[in-house]
Amino acid sequence: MPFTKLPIIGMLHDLLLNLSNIHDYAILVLKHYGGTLMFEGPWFTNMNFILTADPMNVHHITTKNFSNYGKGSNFGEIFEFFGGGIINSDNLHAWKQERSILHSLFQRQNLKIFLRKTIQKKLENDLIPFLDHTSEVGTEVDLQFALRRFTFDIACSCFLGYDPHSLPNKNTKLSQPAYERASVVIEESLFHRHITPRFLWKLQEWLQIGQEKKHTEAKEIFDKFLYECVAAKREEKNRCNSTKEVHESDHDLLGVLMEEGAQKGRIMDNKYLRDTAFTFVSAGSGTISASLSWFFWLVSTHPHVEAKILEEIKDNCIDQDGSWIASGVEEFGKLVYLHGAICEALRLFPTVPYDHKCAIKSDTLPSGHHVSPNTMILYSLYAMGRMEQIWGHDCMEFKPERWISESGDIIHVPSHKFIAFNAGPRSCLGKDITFTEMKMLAVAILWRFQMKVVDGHPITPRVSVVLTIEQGLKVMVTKRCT
Ligand code: HEM
Repeated sequence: MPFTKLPIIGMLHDLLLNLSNIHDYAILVLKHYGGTLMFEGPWFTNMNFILTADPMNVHHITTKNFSNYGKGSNFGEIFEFFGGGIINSDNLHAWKQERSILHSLFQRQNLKIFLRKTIQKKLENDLIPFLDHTSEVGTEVDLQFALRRFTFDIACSCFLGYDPHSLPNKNTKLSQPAYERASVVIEESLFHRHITPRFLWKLQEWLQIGQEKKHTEAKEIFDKFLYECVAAKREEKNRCNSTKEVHESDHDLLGVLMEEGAQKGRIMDNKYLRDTAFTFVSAGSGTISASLSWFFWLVSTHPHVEAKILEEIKDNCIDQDGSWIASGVEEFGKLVYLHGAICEALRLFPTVPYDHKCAIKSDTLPSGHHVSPNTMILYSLYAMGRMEQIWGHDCMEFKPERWISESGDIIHVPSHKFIAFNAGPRSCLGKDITFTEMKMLAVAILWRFQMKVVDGHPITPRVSVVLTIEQGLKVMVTKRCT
């Protein structure tokens, strides 16, 4: 399907006409142009970019010629709420330093143990009782909404050291705190800024109207929440230091960063702590809940996959007398089929559906396309997960088996092909955490409950920076007889 190019407005017309279905439309367009094309926006907007789903191009810009591709000046403006957080960092030297600090923190055993304990506790105290209650009252529930609350609570507990308890243990008490709602508005604004010419959203920002007005209000609410968390953590740290008390919450990200700063004589000011904490809460909550929602939808609509996952849980996590073997890293390592099913969900529904890079010097892509300095290259992670050239003729099918070798091990697919977590030096820092959290939830929920999507409930991807299910995941929950 070719783009029509009109005078003055360029190809924007087609893009806007297909906005509601943009991800699948991009697949058709990319197929037509052999995987890569030059998009030309209106002449007055500087909206020209290269769109690609060619894995060799993606390998080139994310890895082989990494130093030539930054975030570009637009990125920092659009994502200004991330402040100096790593996602916004566009100075190679500063980014490398920050990445190495954060990477080493995430490798620490005590942070990993703290994360697993926090998830386990919240599962036992909130999510399982919540689903129990839902099944007892027999009402439908939006599982995506509940999972978003759950992952938000986990992210705040692990990164801010504060549990907002936005997921209650009874679904009749389900509410949405103001700062959680604010985080959704911020996500919407990020998308709005991507598809609106810069001068227009800047004007809206200046006049404080439309989405930009909502954005400013949401920013104030969320900032207040973040700075309160930072202040509370400082107070707690000072109290513990003076009494020499060791607190379990010392293992949350804010606590660890403050400790690290104190040991290395590095100043961790409130702004740095706020920016880093926000980056992790934002990168590590909505993404996981969206992935889990797609995963549960796919599993509930593929009963043979569900049966195999249950069989695997029974063989590896349940004792002969029917009680749980403590499900730790070792048991999870054996859940190969579940791992394949999670990879499949992330392949078909990568929760960050697009990514982009901006060229510093001129270059030529492996596809032969010329890149001038400052050219934006947009790659569709969504289209890459559905390409026959990478995944074969059955690329549209949900088949966990494709991830398992004949000897029963996980097949490694290079990250420029399985792109959900991005590729190269700037790939996602939270990939391991994501798999841990998704596996813990999948095992705990699938073993105890059966989900049935409410008849006629539409399942379509939302057009946003995070690929959620447009109208949520409405399900009926029943307890399994295990
Ligand atoms: C399903 C879950 C997730 C997906 C699909 C995902 C995907 C991604 C992608 C595509 C990027 C590259 C973004 C860019 O180029 O700007 C990224 C970066 C990043 N992710 Fe994730 N992510 C997930 C979960 C997490 C979690 C749980 C955390 C935190 C614990 C996290 C932390 C980060 C950070 C800090 C970066 C920036 C890395 C850098 O710039 O060096 N992500 N993620």
